Amino acid sequence: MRHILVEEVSMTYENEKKPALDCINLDVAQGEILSLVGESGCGKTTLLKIIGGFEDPELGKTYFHGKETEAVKLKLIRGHANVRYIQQGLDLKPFYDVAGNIGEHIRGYVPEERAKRLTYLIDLVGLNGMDKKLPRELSGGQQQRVAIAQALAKEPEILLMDEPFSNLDTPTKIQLIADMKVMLRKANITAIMVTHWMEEALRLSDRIAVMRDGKIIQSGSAEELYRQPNCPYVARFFGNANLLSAQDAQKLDINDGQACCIRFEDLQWSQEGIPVEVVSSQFLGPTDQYEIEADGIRLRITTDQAPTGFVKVKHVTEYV
Ligand SMILES: Nc1ncnc2c1ncn2[C@@H]1O[C@H](COP(=O)(O)OP(=O)(O)OP(=O)(O)O)[C@@H](O)[C@H]1O
Repeated sequence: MRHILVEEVSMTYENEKKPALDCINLDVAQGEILSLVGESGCGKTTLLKIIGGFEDPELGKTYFHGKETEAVKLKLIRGHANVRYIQQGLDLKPFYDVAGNIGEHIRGYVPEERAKRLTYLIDLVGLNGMDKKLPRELSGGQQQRVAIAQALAKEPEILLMDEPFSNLDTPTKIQLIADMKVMLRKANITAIMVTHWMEEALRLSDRIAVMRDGKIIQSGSAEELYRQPNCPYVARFFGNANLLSAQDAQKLDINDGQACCIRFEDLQWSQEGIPVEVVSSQFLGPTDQYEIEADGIRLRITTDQAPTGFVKVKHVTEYV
């Protein structure tokens, strides 16, 4: 069932010429986890703020369960009920400890249940033993975990997250994303996350919407976007893309001379094929990554094989 609908939403900030959002259409199903990705300034946060009821669109409407949401300008308090928003920049109370900061968001429980829920949330975000610490005694990543626990404390119907994992080290981030996914599923929470990090989007979300210049230019499952990007901008977001112009493709005799993308793992060392020179190499654990040059064109290849001086293209990703 459709939970959130964004219909033809446009918005230009005061004194700005260019719209921050330009006719956005988006729907998110009940319990779906959607990631918004795109280069800095493309409008991700603005869209999240409009969905969360912190900004009004200039044009267009938003709906929850088919009901139009109330305009921000008509409300005393910004933000829609049942929507929690984890913002960039944290909003922790400096004189409350971790337990206090999280606990004040747990409402509607009898004291015993409340204490249990507090312990559960502290445990969930990996802050055991830190419940008596004040925000200034925590690292940036630990503060971020408090903010996540606060947002989950109220069991929201919709969770909006703006770069929620940005201050965390990779192992903590991966663990928290896995826990978060289980929790969102269990509570059937509909979630939208803004992120710059594609791996975060891949790990957490069911669907990814790619934004550029205030528009959603493609949305789909991670696999759809990976296998069938509609342009180089989308292909590039996964990081491992050799983007070939039509001129490059003609030079290397690839894809009938049409512009395309070749994923790093879709190039293979071979005994014959395109002659290349290795420019540099990096150890990546299970594979190595080589920067190579073929007829003046720089490419990258990730492989566990040793270089041979020639590469073969295993698969070409065409733009749909
Ligand atoms: N309060 C504001 N007043 C004027 N312009 C704004 C304001 N907030 C954002 N903008 C502009 O609107 C556009 C979209 O901004 P937004 O913050 O939504 O982008 P974003 O994709 O979330 O960026 P980032 O990834 O850097 O956080 C940008 O050009 C930005 O400069």
